[in-house]
Amino acid sequence: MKLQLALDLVNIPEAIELVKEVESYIDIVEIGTPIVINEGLHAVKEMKAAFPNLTVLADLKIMDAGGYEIMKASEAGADIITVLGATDDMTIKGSVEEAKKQGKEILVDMINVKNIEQRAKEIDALGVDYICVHTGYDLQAVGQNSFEDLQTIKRAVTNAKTAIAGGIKLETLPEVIKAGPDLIIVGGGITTQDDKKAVAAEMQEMIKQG
Ligand SMILES: O=C(CO)[C@H](O)[C@H](O)COP(=O)(O)O
Repeated sequence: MKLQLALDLVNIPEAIELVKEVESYIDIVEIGTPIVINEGLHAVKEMKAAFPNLTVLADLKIMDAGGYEIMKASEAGADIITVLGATDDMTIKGSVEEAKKQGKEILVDMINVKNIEQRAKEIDALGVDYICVHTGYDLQAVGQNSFEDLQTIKRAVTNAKTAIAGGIKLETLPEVIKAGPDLIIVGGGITTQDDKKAVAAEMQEMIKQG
């Protein structure tokens, strides 16, 4: 089980400062969609330059032109790039093909997919690296989470690694760990805390203990 830190509501210098604090406790750093929208792929490039040994995920949430977008994110230094599960198979196939060519990985974000079980099986057959259940900010705000969906993809997926994102905090981490995803993605659960380092360290320890 790995821990990914999601950075969303910060600019590039703030993102780099934040990672300096928690670098030893995380496996992957995510340049979130809002940062990519605000700053472009340049943010991925700067993060990779600052932390060459850290795996960098670019949360592009690709919906079309998969091959091209994957190529551009790869050029910027991303190791893992996200594609939306709600898109068509052609986009996912194009993304997987380009990622393999570039030696990169694809994480499919299942945000807003209605039939999670069936779509997860279809996507699993396309050779993606991760399938991730995700409750975005707008649905977190009305009390939703993806804990049940995680159980569903754990049953449905046989090839890809599984991941979960969306509002995970120290208090809810034990329930997530119990379900055994390969990757746990935490944003605000770390970034909004006063002592980010202590929280990230505690999360890493809980994950290690399984
Ligand atoms: O992709 C995202 C929003 O679309 C976030 O990066 C993801 O939800 C993790 O952040 P948080 O733990 O704060 O929900």
